[in-house]
Amino acid sequence: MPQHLSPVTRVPRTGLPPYAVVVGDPARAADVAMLLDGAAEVSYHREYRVFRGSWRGVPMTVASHGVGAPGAVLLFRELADAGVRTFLRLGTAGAMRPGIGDGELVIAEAAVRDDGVTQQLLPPEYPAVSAPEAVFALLRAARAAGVPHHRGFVWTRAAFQPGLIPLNAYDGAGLAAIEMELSALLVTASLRGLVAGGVLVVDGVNADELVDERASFSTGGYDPHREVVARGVERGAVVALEALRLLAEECPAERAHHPGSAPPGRASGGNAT
Ligand SMILES: O=P(O)(O)O[C@H]1O[C@H](CO)[C@@H](O)[C@H]1O
Ligand SMILES: O=c1cc[nH]c(=O)[nH]1
Repeated sequence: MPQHLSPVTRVPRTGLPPYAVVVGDPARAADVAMLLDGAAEVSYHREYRVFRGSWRGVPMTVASHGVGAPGAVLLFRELADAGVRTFLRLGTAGAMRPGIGDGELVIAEAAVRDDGVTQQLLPPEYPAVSAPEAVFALLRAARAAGVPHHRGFVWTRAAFQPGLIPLNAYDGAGLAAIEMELSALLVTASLRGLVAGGVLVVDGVNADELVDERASFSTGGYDPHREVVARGVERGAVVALEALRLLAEECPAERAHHPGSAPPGRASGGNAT
């Protein structure tokens, strides 16, 4: 195996720009990279497609992590090993609160850790919170761009398709949106002393139980393949890149060191070692 490539995602082991937009879909990574100056593909292995380039003078990494938190964590950790210090996830999500419309943005303040992977890494009481500076930068960027946006807590849930267990555990809790990877990113970042946040584009609602009749004026069933969602993703990409630029200008790239910033198995460990 080439020594300069990470074992799972095949990203270079060093030298990636410290500010990163991470997305689920490799095609979306390419779309976001097209907004950059001097964009170049760095690597593409499995669902992990990585680009570098610059946005208004700030060097950026853009990477896809695929669907699902267990696989996404592999990428987040290998990107961090390679030099990424600030992560913003630009994802799609289902709305969970009345008044949040298709194509609108949800800026995540925190996430419920139902991600199916971080439970195996640390106790469930550990919080998944966005870095406050990431939340503020995203809010400022969305406001400056005049993009409709909301803020709130997100339900990161490993199961996309509904099963037998009803999806009503958080009824009345005011959650803003549901998606599949954000809490794993936030926890990974906290453990490594990194900065992370997320901005999500609403693409409907993935389960009938989550369609709120009061919200039916603004969201329908799950359908990410619509113009309204594509436009939202384009706007979200600009908001994420611009928020990273603000962070690069105004904030140090790493959180203060704290006891959790050197987790076990940091660089090479895995379930086989
Ligand atoms: O659009 P992305 O970033 O992939 O995000 C959402 O879309 C996928 C499900 O269709 C999951 O990955 C979910 O988190
Ligand atoms: O997990 C997800 C992602 C996008 N939209 C949804 O409704 N759920």
